[in-house]
Amino acid sequence: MSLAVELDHVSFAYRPGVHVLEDVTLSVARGEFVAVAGPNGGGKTSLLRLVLGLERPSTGSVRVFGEAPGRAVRRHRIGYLPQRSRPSGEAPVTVREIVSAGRLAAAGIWGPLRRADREIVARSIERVGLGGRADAPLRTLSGGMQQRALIAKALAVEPALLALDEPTTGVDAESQESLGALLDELRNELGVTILYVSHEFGAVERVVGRIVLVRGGVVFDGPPGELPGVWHDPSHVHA
Ligand SMILES: Nc1ncnc2c1ncn2[C@@H]1O[C@H](COP(=O)(O)OP(=O)(O)OP(=O)(O)O)[C@@H](O)[C@H]1O
Repeated sequence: MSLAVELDHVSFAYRPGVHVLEDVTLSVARGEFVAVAGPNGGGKTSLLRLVLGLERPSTGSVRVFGEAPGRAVRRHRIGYLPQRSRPSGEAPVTVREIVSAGRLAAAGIWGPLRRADREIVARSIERVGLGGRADAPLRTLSGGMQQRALIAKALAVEPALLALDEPTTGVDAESQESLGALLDELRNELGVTILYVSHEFGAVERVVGRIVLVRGGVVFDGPPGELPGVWHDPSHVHA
């Protein structure tokens, strides 16, 4: 079984008869890095929620690593970075504490973390390049570094699939570039499958193998180099 994600003729509606996605068929192989892009309201987040088992298709089926999405989530095959998941600026929580919270959830214990879990936490923090800032309060870090801390939290469950929803919101251009490089590294070194959902994909255009454009359905699916010029036009993408 080499597929990470399979959507087979999936349609989805929040209200009966009002389809947000229609007849989406999509396969993502293990180890692929896919940008899911498209205009606001096009259905990107809905597609991700179907993959995460947070919504059910009205018709068609969704499988993640060959099983029902909810089961894949429970078995910690998926690390998820939700949209606008910026940590509260007030809470004096450190990088290590927030990443430990991710590991606690995966380990299914109330704490304290066992030694092996603490090592996974430390490794996840190293992975995202925050080794020197592990005990820094999150609020003292830049937006880009906070985003890295949240990626480390998602990595602490040792996921096979990492799903990120609009991860560059509030992150400066330079940090966006290094986020792309970090994700590329995770894919190459850990073999993690990555679904990167964003209305814009400039930060990852050079490292993703494939862009899927979603606008009520899949309107383009291919390598960035084959993307029709019109989709590079921001006014079109934001329409
Ligand atoms: N909980 C909900 N109930 C009803 N309609 C919803 C709900 N969530 C989203 N929608 C509608 O579904 C459509 C697709 O939304 P979705 O969030 O999936 O798109 P998106 O491409 O991720 O857009 P954005 O970039 O704005 O998040 C939109 O028309 C939106 O208004």
